[in-house]
Amino acid sequence: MVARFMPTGVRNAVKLIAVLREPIARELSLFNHERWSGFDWSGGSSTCSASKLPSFEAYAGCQVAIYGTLNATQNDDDTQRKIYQNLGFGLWKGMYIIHLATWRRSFDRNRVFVMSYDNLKPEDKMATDIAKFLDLYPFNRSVWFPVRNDHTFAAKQRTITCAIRDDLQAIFQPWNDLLYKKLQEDQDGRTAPQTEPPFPDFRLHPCVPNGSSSSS
Ligand SMILES: Nc1ncnc2c1ncn2[C@@H]1O[C@H](COP(=O)(O)OS(=O)(=O)O)[C@@H](OP(=O)(O)O)[C@H]1O
Repeated sequence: MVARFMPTGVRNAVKLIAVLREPIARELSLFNHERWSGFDWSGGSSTCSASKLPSFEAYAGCQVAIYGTLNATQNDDDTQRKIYQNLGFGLWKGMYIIHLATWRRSFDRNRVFVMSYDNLKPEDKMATDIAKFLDLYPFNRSVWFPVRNDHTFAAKQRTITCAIRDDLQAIFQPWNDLLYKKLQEDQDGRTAPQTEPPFPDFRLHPCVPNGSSSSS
């Protein structure tokens, strides 16, 4: 969609950075943002409402239950449509292999730098790799990636139970595996940007014993 509105010259010159966050952490962040704003802008199933349900466990549990009815065992167009139609941005947004494929249809892979959110820190070597990708090297580390949009508020949920973590992990793992495989193929085939390092596996999202998740 973005690409459609770009003149060809711009589209061929643009450089993009995709920062992929471990999908459960992303889902928790989305949940908190929706609670903070009081608006369920992720769409999809109106029954899984972040602003109305009492906890992340209730919100994500609702999505897990719907996902279980979809028989989403393959990564094909029908499956992707089914997930989006039933869950909106919930869960679906964390299935990064789907979105990467969409971006690839519009942009050369060597113009899309794919990195892990865990490597956002300015002291990380990744910052140098990105600066080189953007032809901005050397750069000033003090202005690199300021924290934005963290919305610290009293009801922000920080921890999740191991039960919901495990349910979500079971859903995301096959999608993560497809992502790792594709990104490795890009490295092997040298289609990724020259300075893009191998993508690390996501760290398993931490959890607390059931019944003890908490807000800040
Ligand atoms: N520089 C930097 N480093 C690490 N983390 C950062 C950084 N900037 C923003 N953040 C965290 O990103 C979350 C907000 O993401 P978005 O800006 O995409 O929010 S939004 O969904 O578009 O509203 C939000 O995460 P949560 O606090 O977990 O919700 C921010 O804290």
